[in-house]
Amino acid sequence: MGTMQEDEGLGYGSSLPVPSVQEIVRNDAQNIPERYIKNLDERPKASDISSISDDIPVIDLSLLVKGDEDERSKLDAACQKWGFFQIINHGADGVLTRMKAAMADFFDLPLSEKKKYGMATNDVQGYGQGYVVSDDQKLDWNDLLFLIAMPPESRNIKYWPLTIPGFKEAVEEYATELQRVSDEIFANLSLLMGVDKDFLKQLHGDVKQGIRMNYYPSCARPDLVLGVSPHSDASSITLLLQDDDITALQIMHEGIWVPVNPIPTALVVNIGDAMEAWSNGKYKSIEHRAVTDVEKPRMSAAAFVIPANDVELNPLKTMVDHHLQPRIFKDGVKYIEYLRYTLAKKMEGKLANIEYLKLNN
Ligand SMILES: O=C(O)CCC(=O)C(=O)O
Ligand SMILES: [Fe+2]
Repeated sequence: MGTMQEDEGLGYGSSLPVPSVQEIVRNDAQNIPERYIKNLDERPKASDISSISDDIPVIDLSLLVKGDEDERSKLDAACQKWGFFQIINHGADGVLTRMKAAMADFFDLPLSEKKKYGMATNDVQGYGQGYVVSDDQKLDWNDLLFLIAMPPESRNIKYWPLTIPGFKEAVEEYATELQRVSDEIFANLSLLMGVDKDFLKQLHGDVKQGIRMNYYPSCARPDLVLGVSPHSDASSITLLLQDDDITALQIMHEGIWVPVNPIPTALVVNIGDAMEAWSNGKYKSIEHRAVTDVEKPRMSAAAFVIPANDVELNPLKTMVDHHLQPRIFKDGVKYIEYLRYTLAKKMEGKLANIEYLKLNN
């Protein structure tokens, strides 16, 4: 997109303004407004939830850095079978703590302060809610602050709460560390896809990192609402920092929702739609959602690794083989075209989006 003009937005799309859920709960914690009550078939049900959380793969980044081939094979299996894994020994523990504190400081601000960073009508950056495209759409039980954090020249500083001491430094440091972690993952995935170590990193072009900071207030009726509706991420990969004491993220695995139990200091990583297309469907971008807790609010920060606008989502040549891996994804769709397509719709699960990238569509 070239250099960003102030106030011009990102050109990704926009979302309609909605009330702050945190404020709704502060005023009346017992009553759930109609707009947040999901239709019966979308509500989280205990019977849809699996108990195999401990099977979600855990990858040791320090082993990947050393070139450990067993760990690389584990990563390969994780991306194929789960599309989700947790990363430990990433060397960024202190940074994660500071990032959590910065987020907490932001959501603790009075509403009138937070509104100063409100999403403009032509943008997805800022304080508000994402994917709101119509006035009668059901809403998710969260508030968010979305910032483009990398590269530094893409930041739109009007959305950054610079009055909070240390906020900018914490987000900067966090984004820098996450770039190091994601580069290591890309290097390993490149080798697994049969291309040079640097291939995937370079394929992104001028890569961006967008951080979505989520605040999920406690909810008197977690059975009626969702913190985030089922969706897949349009990123290449996403790295998620979540609170340690509540299990709320759930991933769709073999037809059932599997909760992702937090491992203190771990990052949750998932394959996004762009990587699924580049890998010709070998690595899976998995549908996920977040539920709410009756007592505790929860925070998370999802860092989306975003390819440059003009990058095409063609499957890598090494991932297409007439006999063994017939082509599933088409050539020629630019990333920005796909991103605009996904952001213009309400979240309605993964299939609706990624079908756009497949052959015969
Ligand atoms: O908060 C979570 O656990 C999930 C957030 C998420 O999926 C997202 O922001 O894309
Ligand atoms: Fe997500």
